[in-house]
Amino acid sequence: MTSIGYLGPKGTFTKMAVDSVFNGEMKNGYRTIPECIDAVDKGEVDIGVVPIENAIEGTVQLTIDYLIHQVRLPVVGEIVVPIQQHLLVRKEVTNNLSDIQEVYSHSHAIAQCHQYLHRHLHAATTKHTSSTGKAAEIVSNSNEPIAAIGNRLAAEEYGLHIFQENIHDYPNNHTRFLVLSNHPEKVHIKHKKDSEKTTMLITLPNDQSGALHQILSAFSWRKLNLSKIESRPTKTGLGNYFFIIDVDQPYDDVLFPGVKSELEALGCQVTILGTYPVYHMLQN
Ligand SMILES: O=C(O)C(=O)C[C@]1(C(=O)O)C=C[C@@H](O)C=C1
Repeated sequence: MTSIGYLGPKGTFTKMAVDSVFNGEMKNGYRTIPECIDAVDKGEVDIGVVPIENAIEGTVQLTIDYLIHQVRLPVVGEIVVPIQQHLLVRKEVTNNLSDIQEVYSHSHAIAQCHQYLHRHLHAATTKHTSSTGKAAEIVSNSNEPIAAIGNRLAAEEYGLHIFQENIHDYPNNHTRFLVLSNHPEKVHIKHKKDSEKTTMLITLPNDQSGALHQILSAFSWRKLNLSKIESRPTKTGLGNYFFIIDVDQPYDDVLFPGVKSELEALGCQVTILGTYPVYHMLQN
């Protein structure tokens, strides 16, 4: 049976992403993103699902850095999940916000609710956890007046009460999750025909004027639409960066090899991290 690793424990957004696409497979929650990626690399599970980008807080840098510097795995799919953050408390602690002394959650979830925390829970200390599911677990096991930020699934899984719904600071909150696997034949993602992407990793030869402009023009004159461009340090010294570029279409045998050889002629290193379908989960 196909097995799937995800950022656990139960009740995380990553688990929601997994459940929206896969059913019937064996699912294993891992404590951290690197542990989940390692499990795919070692063959402990066939597929891994990890968060990569949130509409409010931006890139999940742990994921991108671990995938580039530590364990390179093919990206075989993407799942986009609507994110609603709720303030969760134990059923007995339902009276007053000012009683809450600590708020637990994943750093990305806390960042998505900064304004709410600033306005309504100014006196409470924020505590980072490895996931929103873990935060809900901590709150459910505690006798203290503390709260977690997480989703409805976490409230159900840990028997918590939703004290305040939708506390994220901006509407239209979504997170993208990457599906990683060395066995693409085991991954079946339903998606619309035009919903496919290609992710490329590009390293510039050295700091030279106009280099980024030359890179971008290799895509633009071929009318390849880019949906994301991100720079991350190569970790070899100040000012040395990779570019991670998402192109809004699947890899083909004409345009992409053309881009690759044009960039290589400029002295860039080009790696295709994956070409894959994108599934959009509907709001429930
Ligand atoms: O903690 C979770 O529930 C996760 O799945 C992680 C994560 C993230 O890393 O961005 C996923 C979605 C939300 O944006 C908040 C947290």
